[in-house]
Amino acid sequence: MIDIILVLNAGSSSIKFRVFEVGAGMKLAMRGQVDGLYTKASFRVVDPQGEVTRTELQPPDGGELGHEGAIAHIGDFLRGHGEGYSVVAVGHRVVHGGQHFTSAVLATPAVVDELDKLSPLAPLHQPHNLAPIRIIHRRRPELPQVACFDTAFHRNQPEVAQAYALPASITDLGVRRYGFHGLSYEYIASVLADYSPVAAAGRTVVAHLGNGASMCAMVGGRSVASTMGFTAVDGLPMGTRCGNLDPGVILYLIDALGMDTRGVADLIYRQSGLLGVSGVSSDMRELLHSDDANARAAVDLFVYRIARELGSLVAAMGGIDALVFTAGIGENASAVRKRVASLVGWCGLDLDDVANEAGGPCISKPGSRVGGWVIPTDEESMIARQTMALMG
Ligand SMILES: Nc1ncnc2c1ncn2[C@@H]1O[C@H](COP(=O)(O)OP(=O)(O)O)[C@@H](O)[C@H]1O
Ligand SMILES: CC(=O)OP(=O)(O)O
Ligand SMILES: [Mg+2]
Repeated sequence: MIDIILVLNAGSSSIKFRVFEVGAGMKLAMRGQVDGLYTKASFRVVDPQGEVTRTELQPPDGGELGHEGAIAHIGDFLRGHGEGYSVVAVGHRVVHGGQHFTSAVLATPAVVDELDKLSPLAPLHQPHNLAPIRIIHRRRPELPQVACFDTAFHRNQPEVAQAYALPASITDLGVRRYGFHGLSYEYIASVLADYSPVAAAGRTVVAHLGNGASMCAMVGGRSVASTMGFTAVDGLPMGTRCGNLDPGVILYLIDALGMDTRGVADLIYRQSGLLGVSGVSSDMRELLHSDDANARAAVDLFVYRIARELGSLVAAMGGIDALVFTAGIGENASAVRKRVASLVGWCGLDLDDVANEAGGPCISKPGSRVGGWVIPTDEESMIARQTMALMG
């Protein structure tokens, strides 16, 4: 039997998994993902022979597969392909660690109950991060499971970067900016020097543009500011999330339109962002291929807001040496990168169009004052590393 660590990463539109062989180093044995959970679901797996299998997973009723359907599919797949493997630990991405979880922890049932209290702060993620932990607890109570947090990387930001201008009595309850996508940012920080020693040592903005999207300002590889706040609905517009919103809008929705909290939550988490503005799709691929005017407006707003937030993060760092694009959109959508670069040229980024079309990794011209990069993120490797470190 080969000892393996299983890694699960439930995002808002995808669930990714990896199987790592433990032993001399961490050998990747298998990886796969279900994506398009709420659009067009498909399963993709790369097996030990390096073969790629792709299956459409649309339910027969034409509805959405959702997280539960995806987890069931991955569970069935792993049971069917796991002979010869002995799972020794499972590492999970858990989006919200709140005030008290500042690094990876053993996810005991008591810890999971504690983390579940944060579910209202990350409704698109936390319940789906915790459900598989509980299922595995029931089946294999002795199996160590590790929770790795999206918030942990940001917890050492300067106090001013974490604070809201609220009374101390509220701040003390933990109402502060947490920032998310920390596993992605920590991974990028860990490989940045391989691409650019200047970016690794200097002032770098990393734009994690996926179905969830945020940006992080890093100085010397440490997070100093991020666009997401108390929850992952803040900052940039996303697939279905609105991003920054005047809190007065929420009061208006409740007082003038008579919406309740459930309706408001549904609006800001599930009906807004690219989907809400376009009325077409939450999926950037579809929007880029559409000639619908509203689809164009959604992409325009996405790009504009990235540029605005970049200005804010550059101010937080007092300058910028490099801009890194990552995640589904950041890694794949050269058109989005080009449009962002054209809006932020003022900061000294001179885009190399040919390199950008080719996907990088370096996408800035040789003489550019600010380096431009495309670096594939790898949250699952980060989860595996943190799980191994905790397991000793
Ligand atoms: N080739 C591509 N061109 C444009 N957008 C892409 C491409 N591939 C993936 N995307 C977009 O990436 C997003 C999903 O990003 P991903 O990081 O996988 O999501 P999640 O946040 O669920 O982890 C979707 O909006 C998808 O349309
Ligand atoms: C925190 C977050 O938004 O994650 P994802 O991009 O995976 O939805
Ligand atoms: Mg993601």
